Parts: sequence; C-alpha cells; structure tokens
Amino acid sequence: MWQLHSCYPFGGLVRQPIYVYLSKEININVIRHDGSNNATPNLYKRLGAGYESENWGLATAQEFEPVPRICRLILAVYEDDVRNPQWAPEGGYGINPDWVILRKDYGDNQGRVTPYMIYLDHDHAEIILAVSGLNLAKESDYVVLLDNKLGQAEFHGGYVHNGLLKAAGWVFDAEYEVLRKLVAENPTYMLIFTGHSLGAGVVALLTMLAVHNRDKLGIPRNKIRCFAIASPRCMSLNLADTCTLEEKKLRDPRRLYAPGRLYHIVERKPFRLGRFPPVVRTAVPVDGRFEHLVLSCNATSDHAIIWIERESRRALSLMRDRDDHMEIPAKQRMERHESIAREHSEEYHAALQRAVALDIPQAYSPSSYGTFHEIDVGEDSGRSSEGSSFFHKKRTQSWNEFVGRLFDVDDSACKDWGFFHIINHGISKDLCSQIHYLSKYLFSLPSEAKLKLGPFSSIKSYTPHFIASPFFESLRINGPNFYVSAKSSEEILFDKHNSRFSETLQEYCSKMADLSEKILKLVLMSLEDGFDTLFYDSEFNKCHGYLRINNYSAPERLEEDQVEGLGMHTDMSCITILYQDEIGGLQVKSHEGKWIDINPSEGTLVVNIGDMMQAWSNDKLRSSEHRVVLKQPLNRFSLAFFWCFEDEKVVMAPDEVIGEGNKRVYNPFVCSEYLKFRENNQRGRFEKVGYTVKDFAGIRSQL
Ligand SMILES: O=C(O)CCC(=O)C(=O)O
Ligand SMILES: [Fe+2]
Repeated sequence: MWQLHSCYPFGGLVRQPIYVYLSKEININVIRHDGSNNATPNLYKRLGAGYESENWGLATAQEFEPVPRICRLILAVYEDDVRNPQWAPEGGYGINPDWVILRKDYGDNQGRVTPYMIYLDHDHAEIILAVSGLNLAKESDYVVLLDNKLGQAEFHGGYVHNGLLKAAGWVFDAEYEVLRKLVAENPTYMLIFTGHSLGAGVVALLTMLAVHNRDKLGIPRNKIRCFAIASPRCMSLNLADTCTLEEKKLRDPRRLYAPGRLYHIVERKPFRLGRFPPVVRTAVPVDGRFEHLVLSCNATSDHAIIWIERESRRALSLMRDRDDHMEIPAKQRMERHESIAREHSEEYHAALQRAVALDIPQAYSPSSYGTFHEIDVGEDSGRSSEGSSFFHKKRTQSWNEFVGRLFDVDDSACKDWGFFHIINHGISKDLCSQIHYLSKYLFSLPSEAKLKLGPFSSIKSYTPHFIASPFFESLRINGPNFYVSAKSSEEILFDKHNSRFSETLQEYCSKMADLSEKILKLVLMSLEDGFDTLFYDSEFNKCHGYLRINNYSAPERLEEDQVEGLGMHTDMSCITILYQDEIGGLQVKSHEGKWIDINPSEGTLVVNIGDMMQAWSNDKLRSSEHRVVLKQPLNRFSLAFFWCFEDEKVVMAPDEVIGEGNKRVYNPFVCSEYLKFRENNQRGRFEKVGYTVKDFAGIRSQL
C-alpha cells in the first residue's frame, strides 16, 4: 500500500536526504537513471521508467532553454523578499523584483496550496505563475497530496488527482482576474504555469483548467504552456499522454500519470565517483495532446529543485556548446535536427504503438496539438527570410516568428491563385509512404468489401467509382477523433484487427490539423498584419478537419491524350492541404481560364484556399477551380485534408477584412446551409463545380 521514497528535500532549503511516505497513486517522479543512485531500486522498476530514457532522443538547447530559468523562478517563490534574497542559487534568480506582480504564502492561501508567485517577464514575453513544492513541515501539504483515491475525481473524460485539482481550482479562482488583466495588457505574451513537485501537479491541473476556461483569461490555447518540474502523477493516461507507461496497469483508465513531454536529466557515466556532465533526454507523449501544454521535467538522481536547477543549467550550457560546435556547416546542423526529429518521431510512433497494442481505453482522444520536432525542423532550416518577402515585415511576435520560419509562402499566391506550396512542414516522407502503402491494400480489396462502407451503408466513408468519375474512389476519415473514425472503417474492411492503419492515419491527421491552424494564421497574416491575432481565436477556433484518401485508377486506354480523374471543382473548406504522389495531374485554372499544372515535388505539400475563406475574406482570397487529369496509364494517389468551419458557423466577413470604402460581396450564411446546397445540387455534389459559394451567397449574383 505504501511505498518508501528517498527524496531530497523540496525547495532545496534542507540539504540532507530524508524519507517520506507517499501513496502509490501519487508518486513523485524521482526517476533514477544509469545507476547513479542506488536508493529504492524497486521504485524505479515499479514506475517502469527507470531505464527507459536510455533510448530517448536528445533534447535541443532551444526547447530546453526555459527550464533552468523557470527553475530559478520557482526557487524565488521561497524568498519572503526577493529584493533581499536568502537562498539565491549561483548567479542569482535572474529576475527583476519590479516585475513580481504578487506572491502568496501559506497564510494567504489558508493552507490550500503551497506558496506561489506571479511574475511578468518582459525579457521573455511571458506571464508566469510559479507554484512552490511540498514543504515537509507543512501538514496541509500532505493533506493536499494524500487527498485522492483511485478514480475519485473525473475531469473532461479522464481522471485527475483530487487534492491537486482542488488546489488548482483554488489558485484559478483566486488569480484568473489578475491573469486576465495581464493577458489583456500584454496580448503577445505566453502564459506559463510552472511548479515543482506538489506545485508541478497543481500547475499541470491548473493548465487544464485554464485551457478549459480560456474565455475567463482571454487567451488562445496556443499561448498557454506549463512546465511541471518533477511532477507527481496527477492525471489519467488519456489526459496525461505520458510515455512512462506502467504496462501492467495500463488497462485501468483511472490510474494517474505524470503529464506531457518528459525531460530526464541524466548523468552520463554510471558507477563513478563525482559529478559527470549531465545530458537531457526527452520523449514525446503518446498522443501529442499536451505537448504544447505540459512539460514534465524529471530529474533522475535527485528530486530537489535546487539540484534540478543546477543540473539543467549545466546541461543547457553543454547543449549550447555542442550546438556552437555544430553551427559552422549549416547542412550538418540541419541533418542533426532532422535526425533528432526522426528519433522523436520513431519514439512517438513506438509509444503510440505500445499504447494501441495494450488497448488502453480512451488513449486515442483527438489531438490538435503539435509536436516539437516539427518546430525544430522548421526553426533551423535557414529558409526563413531569403526569397520570402511575405515574412520580412511580419515578424513581430515570437510565435509569428516561429511559424514564419516554417513555411515559404508568398501572399500573392493566396490572393491571386489560391494555391501555394509549402515546404519544411514536418510531415515525413516515411509517414506519407506508409499511408500510401496501406491505402494500396485497402483500395485493392474487392468492391463488395469496400461497399460495406459505401453510400448505402451506415458509415458512408467510401465513395466508389463512377460517382465523381469512373477513375476516382476515396475513403474519408473524420475528425476530431481520427483514430476512432479510421478504426470504424478498418474494422468493417479488414477481418483481422489491424491497428497500424488507424494509428498511422491518426498520426497524419493530427499533424495535419496542427499544420492547418498554423497555415490559416499565415493566411490571415497575409491579409493584414495582426489579423491572425485579431481573428484566429474568435473566428476559427472551432475549425475541424477531415481527410480524404483519393485513389485514381489507371486509365486503360488514353483515347485522347488525357482523361479527367476528378472534375473541375472548388473545395468547400477554409483551406485544404494536399499530398500528391509523383504521378502528377493536378491542375488549377488561371484568371484567364487556362489550366496550369501543379507538378508534384518531393517534400512539398500543396495548400489551396477553399470557398469558406473566399467568402469570409470578401473575395480577397481566391478559392480556385482545380481538377485532376490522368495523362499516363498509371495509378495515382493523393491525400486531401480539408480544414473547415464548424457546421453552425455564421460565415460573414468582418468589417476590418472588407476594408473601408469596399462593399460586402456575400450575404452572411450558415456553413451547413452551404454544404447542404452543394450536396443537394446534382452538379454541386462531390464538389463538382456549378453551384459555388458565389451562387449561394454572392450579393452581386443576386442582383
Ligand atoms: O487528388 C488531387 O490531387 C486533388 C484532389 C482534390 O482536389 C480534392 O480531393 O478536393
Ligand atoms: Fe479539391
């Protein structure tokens, strides 16, 4: 029932090891590694993560940069007066006392939660709420930590630690108004929740509360982040998405885990005396959901924040040295980042496979969050400025800066053509090839099998030949839970359970969803600086995606020199992201009515503007007519990911978008009404042209 832990004191104020009893469900994650500490071996085994990080990828300096400074901020919470510090680590806290907004101690918090501080970091454009760790001398802290039974507290479809949730709720209620004011005054700043030990558990749940109550804070989801340093297990797997899996217990959905991407600070050389240079290993969560939200930093030989601060600082400086050495040849640097991205993706895949293999209940919740390796690849690609006039002037905020580096887009592409290419998008060739391979098998099944998903079935995910064209068939995977959608088709199609299909599609679609959000913001920026911040959250935050896997069978005879594989149409989406294989055949119609080839190019995705953006932008963006022609007797394959408004969305161009002196050219309309209009018109069905958004809601066409 109880487990003896060896822990260093919390907050780093007492330097001798002491022992503390913790319940099984709320283990503080003290994950030892490399044999550098010989205490409590059973604990590590039981946690199932003791030696796991050996195979994890190396963290990059860029992603790990905030950890040491954030640790210092947590340490500062222990100071009664930061102007006269008593416990400052080497080099000080690195904070400006004038930027401390408030500090609440045990008295202020009535023992409901450990002391915390709100700090406005103008240097890093961050609003930070930092919660200190468990104080061994405070009974009230134990009350918080021990207040949990298996399955006691449910939260948004999962389970969380009851005492920590209550503590998080207390902080949220006490501070959301302060935070909202800070957010309103500093709209470009990130909102960061951080804490150590018990405080890490509190902030992990506080982050979830903040995300679910964004309206109270007035902040978009992607501006909220959490660093949970040495977090206790505080949420069930479907919420936590940890890779530290306790395999035997995975089947119990009530069991709690430490959330998010994990960083282990590892001392490299085992069984030696003295300290060795630390390295940081990292692992992505199973689902990727919390990757932008919760980081979990597990120190390996010691739980104390003072140790984590020091070792993370040392590790960061080593990483930077390593990067500097590698900086000279840009190619090598890129390769290194690519290999890190690959390692991360392999490890992500392995974690996903493990979760699926073990059939974890609810392990496949929708994922619209991104992954770090995509950021890594993009950020260091060096493609940011040259040749892209679009982004030169627009890098005002750090987020914009990051997305700006991801893509090579020209705004005239959106406005004049409605089509553009993106590179550097983080979708690996390997992932597309896997889907291609699995799809080949799927489409090679006999028609009777595929028609079990056809227009007359209950699921209706398969469009057979002769509906859009004699050569075209497709399978649709719906969001937001792509895994479930793919699985329901897969279960009908394949006799044997084949989770690889759904897994791979889930991975692709969640990456696509993430990419769509980023691209949409870029498209808004292309309309005008600041439109992304002004409109994304209010207008586009309920967008959802679906994937269509398109298979074009090879025409047997090419009577003319080409046949139409998919007729001329516009997409009904806001934007579409298209992967096409090497066969070619996609064409877009120019203003002059000429068909222009959009040739495939390896590593490139095609993005096109859909009808909804054309209407929403009052024709500033163009939803171009396009089609697919088959010029060779070869099979063709493509993946079209459509990012769409929610059905009930009223599509109406904002006045700022229309611009002074310009006329509104569309009547406001409800999204689902337009979809119905297209569905119900024979010529508009399956996205054939004829009845477009102009015919439906265009003001001029009604005159
Ligand atoms: O297959 C292609 O390249 C294009 C497909 C497309 O336009 C669509 O699915 O809407
Ligand atoms: Fe299309």
